[in-house]
Amino acid sequence: MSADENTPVGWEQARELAYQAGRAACAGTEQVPLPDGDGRTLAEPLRARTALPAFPTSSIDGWAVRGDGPWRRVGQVLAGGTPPPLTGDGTCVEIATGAMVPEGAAALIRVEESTIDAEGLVTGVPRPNPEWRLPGEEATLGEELFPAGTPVDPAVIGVAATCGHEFLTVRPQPRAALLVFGDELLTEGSPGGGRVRDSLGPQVPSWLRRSGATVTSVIGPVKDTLDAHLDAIRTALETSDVVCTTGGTMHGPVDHLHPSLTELRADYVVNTVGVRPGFPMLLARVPGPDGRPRFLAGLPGNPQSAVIALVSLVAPLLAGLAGRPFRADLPLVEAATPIPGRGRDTHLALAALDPAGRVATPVGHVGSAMLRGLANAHGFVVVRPGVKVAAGDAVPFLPLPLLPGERT
Ligand SMILES: Nc1nc2c(c(=O)[nH]1)N[C@H]1C(S)=C(S)[C@@H](COP(=O)(O)OP(=O)(O)OC[C@H]3O[C@@H](n4cnc5c(N)ncnc54)[C@H](O)[C@@H]3O)O[C@H]1N2
Ligand code: MOO
Repeated sequence: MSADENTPVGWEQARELAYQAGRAACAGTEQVPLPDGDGRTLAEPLRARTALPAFPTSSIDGWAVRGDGPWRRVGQVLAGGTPPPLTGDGTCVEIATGAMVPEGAAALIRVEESTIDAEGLVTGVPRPNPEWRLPGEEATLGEELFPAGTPVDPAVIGVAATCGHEFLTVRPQPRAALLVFGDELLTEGSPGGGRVRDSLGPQVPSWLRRSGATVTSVIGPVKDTLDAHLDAIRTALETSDVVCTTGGTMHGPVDHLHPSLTELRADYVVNTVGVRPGFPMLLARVPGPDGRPRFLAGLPGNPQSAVIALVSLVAPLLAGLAGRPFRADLPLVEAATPIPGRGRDTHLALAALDPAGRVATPVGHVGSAMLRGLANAHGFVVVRPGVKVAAGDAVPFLPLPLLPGERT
């Protein structure tokens, strides 16, 4: 699909287009050992290799008894063994938590709720609820436990181990590169004399990783010439699925991004978005050598706008490339104060949430060239076109990909 640069795409539609473009390019599977699966995405459903539990399992330390008591002790069953059947009424075996309950046992009695008389006979009353776990209580053999597309987290890894897997079949992790454009950028020292510090090179890779990418290279500042841009983009495309660029999205005298895309025979998935800040953001598809498309995400140069482009276009694209589901609907929170709209554009207003995560208060320092507001916010209140938010209104909230413990 081509996008006409004079008609910005609506913000919600842009997110959806980015996701669908990624989904269509999602391909391949990998087998990884369980501990390496964290953060990856299941490429096929995870099924139970056994019933869970796989055998009747004692939940207590005590006695497995058969028939009426008192019971004569005929053996001991520890976790890890396969016990012989309990064949005689009036007999019992000592049993440990986690041990397989012998066939023929009718009940289990807790050790602290039993007595042993002088002749070694065991008495006690079993609890009314059986104290063992039956095969299949947690899962049946072959049952689908998680569908394809499930993000793998430590608990998913634990479930896979418990039902017999050594490996997970996952999607390849999307590879992203970052190219920073702008001859005015300094990579060290204090800004001044017309030059500013590059604040995107150091932060964008971390946002990319938090959005599910592995970062292959970070290069910049790339010289402000068409040839340098083309060289850098071509090189980055060799080792990545998504090349993110910063700056040069407009049509200023040294903005070479659009001419580079023309040279690369790219087609726009999205070319400018009706959102403020961040309007000139773009996403383009570039034909890959193997027939599978690669992507270029043009993040605007204004630093807050670049991060907005990342959460608006790059995050859904990466979700699609990883084969994950995408939730277009956002959680609703309550606006603490009025928030202005931006006319026909969507306004993404940086806001901090209360500790319960229910009420959003706009933060200060939110100019598109600023980052201080971003560093104090949990995410963005989404003010749809034509909407004016009043205090107390329910508003959609787009969270930043922060880790637990950040912004407490
Ligand atoms: N005639 C118009 N000019 C501009 C418009 C417009 O509609 N008409 N839109 C403005 C908006 S909105 C944005 S956003 C910027 C986007 O411009 P570019 O993507 O082409 O970015 P640059 O011109 O290269 O840089 C813009 C600004 O950001 C600073 N910058 C760039 N990279 C970095 C970095 N890595 N770290 C820190 N700061 C960076 C750069 O120095 C400029 O100040 O265009 C507006 N112009
Ligand atoms: O769209 Mo610009 O990103 O408003 O600063």
